[in-house]
Amino acid sequence: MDAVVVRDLVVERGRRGVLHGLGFAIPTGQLTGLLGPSGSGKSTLMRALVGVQRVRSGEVTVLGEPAGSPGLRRRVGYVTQAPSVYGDLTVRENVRYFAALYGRGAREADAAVADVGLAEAAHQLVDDLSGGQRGRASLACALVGEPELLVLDEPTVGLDPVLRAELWARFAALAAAGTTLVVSSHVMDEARRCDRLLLLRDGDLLADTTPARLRADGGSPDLEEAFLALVRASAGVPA
Ligand SMILES: Nc1ncnc2c1ncn2[C@@H]1O[C@H](COP(=O)(O)OP(=O)(O)OP(=O)(O)O)[C@@H](O)[C@H]1O
Repeated sequence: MDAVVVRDLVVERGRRGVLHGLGFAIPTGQLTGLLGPSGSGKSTLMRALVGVQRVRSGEVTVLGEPAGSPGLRRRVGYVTQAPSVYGDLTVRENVRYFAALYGRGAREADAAVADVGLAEAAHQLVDDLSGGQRGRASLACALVGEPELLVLDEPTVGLDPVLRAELWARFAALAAAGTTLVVSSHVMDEARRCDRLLLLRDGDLLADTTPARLRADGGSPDLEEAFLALVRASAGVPA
């Protein structure tokens, strides 16, 4: 079954067209990377998936219901680029608070803190954390609810390569266990960790592909090069 179905999605922001009629479906348990340059519409598309974006036309169906339906609140986790955690609580207190909202216990909360690599900072106030740590605390608050669909807007920004790799391994494990993940990034290197790639450019879907197919179609083992080749081809520029 498809966890997400998007049909002819058109979004305007500030009277400008931002998404120009996107369509795709994401099967349950897939780790999908949403990639594209800054301003290509990744965050806007994610907002539409979680139902917080006014759409001009088209349909977004999530877990069988229209995006944003009240019944989806506990089934969909969303982490924005702006960490949404309480600065005057510790990491552990934040995650335990969100755990309680989802009917989960302290054990699950502590596991989520460990999953994002913050076990040693669990007793620190969120206000005293680095930007990258704060982002991970926010991610732990979303993970603890064990949502069926996780929508993560650039979760690895500002993280060192080791943590980045650990988080992607965690995402892959979640997908293998049946969670559907949509993860945005503008770092093409992260694309190789995804089952499926949606490449956005200027509000259009430039390609709906996989890392292997992108390498083949773009004629390069390097995903960034392959992506650039596709961009050039779509613009009619010779390689
Ligand atoms: N509140 C807003 N009002 C008007 N236009 C907006 C608003 N937010 C975003 N936009 C425009 O919509 C387009 C898509 O923005 P969006 O944030 O979805 O891109 P993005 O791919 O997520 O970029 P980034 O990687 O920099 O986060 C951009 O041209 C941006 O200027």
